[in-house]
Amino acid sequence: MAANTVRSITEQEWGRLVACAKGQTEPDLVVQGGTILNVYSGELMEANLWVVGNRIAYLGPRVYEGTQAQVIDARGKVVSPGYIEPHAHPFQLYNPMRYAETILARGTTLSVNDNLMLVLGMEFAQVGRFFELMAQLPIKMIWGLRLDPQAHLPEKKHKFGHIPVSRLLKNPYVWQVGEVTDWKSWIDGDEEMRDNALTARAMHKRVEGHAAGVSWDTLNVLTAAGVTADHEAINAEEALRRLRLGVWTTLRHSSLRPDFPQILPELIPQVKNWSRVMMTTDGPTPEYLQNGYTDFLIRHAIELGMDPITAYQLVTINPATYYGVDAEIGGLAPGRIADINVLSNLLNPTPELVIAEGRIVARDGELVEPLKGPSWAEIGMPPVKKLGSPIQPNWFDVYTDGDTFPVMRLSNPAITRREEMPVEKDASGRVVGLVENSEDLCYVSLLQREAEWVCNGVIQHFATSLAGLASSYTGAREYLVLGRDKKAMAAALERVQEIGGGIVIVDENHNVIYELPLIIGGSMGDQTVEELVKASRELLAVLKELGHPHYDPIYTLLFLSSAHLPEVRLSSQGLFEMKTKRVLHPSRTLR
Ligand SMILES: Nc1ncnc2[nH]cnc12
Repeated sequence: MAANTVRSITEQEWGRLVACAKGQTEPDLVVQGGTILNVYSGELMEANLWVVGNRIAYLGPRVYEGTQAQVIDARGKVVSPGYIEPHAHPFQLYNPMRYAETILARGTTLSVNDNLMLVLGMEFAQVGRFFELMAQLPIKMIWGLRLDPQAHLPEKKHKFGHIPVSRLLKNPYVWQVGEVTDWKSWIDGDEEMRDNALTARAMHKRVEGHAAGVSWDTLNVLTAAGVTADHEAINAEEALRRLRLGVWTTLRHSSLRPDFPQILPELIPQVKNWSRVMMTTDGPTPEYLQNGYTDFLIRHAIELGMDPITAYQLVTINPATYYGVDAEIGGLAPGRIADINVLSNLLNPTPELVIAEGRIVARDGELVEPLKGPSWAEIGMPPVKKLGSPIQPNWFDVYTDGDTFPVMRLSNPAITRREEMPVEKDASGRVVGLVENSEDLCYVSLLQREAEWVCNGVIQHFATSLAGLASSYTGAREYLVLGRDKKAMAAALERVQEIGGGIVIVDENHNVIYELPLIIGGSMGDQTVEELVKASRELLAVLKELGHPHYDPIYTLLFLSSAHLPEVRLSSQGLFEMKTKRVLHPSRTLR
């Protein structure tokens, strides 16, 4: 069975490579006079690099004196391997192409990506085709396959079944399964999850965990079940627990969880072996990307006291070794793919020059030419469609049989707590006055894209004076609609459909006060990351005006229907309690 590979090599390429290594033929490109960051030996060494095609042929003192090669004068510079992001979610408003161009310009030459939004939005044959098309880019876009929809959506579970996953696992650009967010179902015997994880393992692929807050004993079970890496440690103790149990430990500093200051100062003096540690940005929202990407992680880790060479190893040779491809990438040595960053000095990891696959792709943070990727029309994630009939404000009504209702209290951008609130109802069982008589409650509904069902709830601490917000950007890939005024909620959703998908906020007169089109399946934008930085800042500013108390509303919109987080979530079945896996309040059929 096929293990992970990066790029295949033909006989002819091999012949050119070996001839150049022997000094018999000319290289295509030379990086001369620089200080090589040798991630294998952990040293800085004066040496030259010769590149033929997309691979390094020679590392050493040999000085190039020919005339044909492109020579990069690296005197006074540090030359490092391209950076590797081992765990990415390339769809936080941006799409995987925009993500790729942004991070490549900052020296990340390989990213291992989540496929969740793609699987939810496409047929599985299209997903494989998309992986093939993305593989044509100079940045290597590699994929992990989810084993569950990360939401309580039984009607979508087949997309994560054994047939699609085992077929996609044969794709050479798929290196792992996971992150396994519904690990409880896996260890409790979900057969498809078990079979998929075992198939991945038999193919020498990795199984990534998502073991947020788990105890030593539960981590034992997950490790026994086959988890090979995890990025959910939020303090030094949790990181050490993973290391001690043989789990590769990916340290995270993301927009939602900027954890390095909590983890690193305590962890650094305690770790004696860094060879099984990696670092991740974990799918940051657009603003984060302004400060860099993996280069920012290296810089921040060094600022917090990590040895600089170790910081680079954590994002180069370590992830390459973890994924079993260290003979191909992760360091500067003969035979390796020529993914090379030229840095002004070791303490400045943002490259002056990025070489990917043996060619210069970026200078001073800008790509030398745009990446030529697939068009979204070709891939087939069309904009959202308008419903055949008008949106009804009463779709957002909340009905109950009981005297209390499980309100979702938003305690930070991602976590909700269950708050049973007493309610009054009219003769039909419709809750009346609960939202209207309270300052900080909003209606919240998850509406199926064809309006076949709706899950109605009430949320606290989202906003105090929001009339209506609608978003086609949700973890469930349905519509999320929030607000205190049901007619305004319907108007916001109407507008989302008019613009082909996105996020819209309207005021009490139904005037649009914020609008962000996301036309790729309604889940991702085709805008540049810079445009999305502006748009996401504006979203936060508009919501703050409306009394939103938190700092990352993009993640809130994404996660309100994601069942991997405490405590209550919206789902196709109804309000779902993560811990007990119980539906607290059922959804309604609309047609
Ligand atoms: N579990 C997750 N799913 C989607 N996007 C994410 N970003 C960070 N964690 C994520």
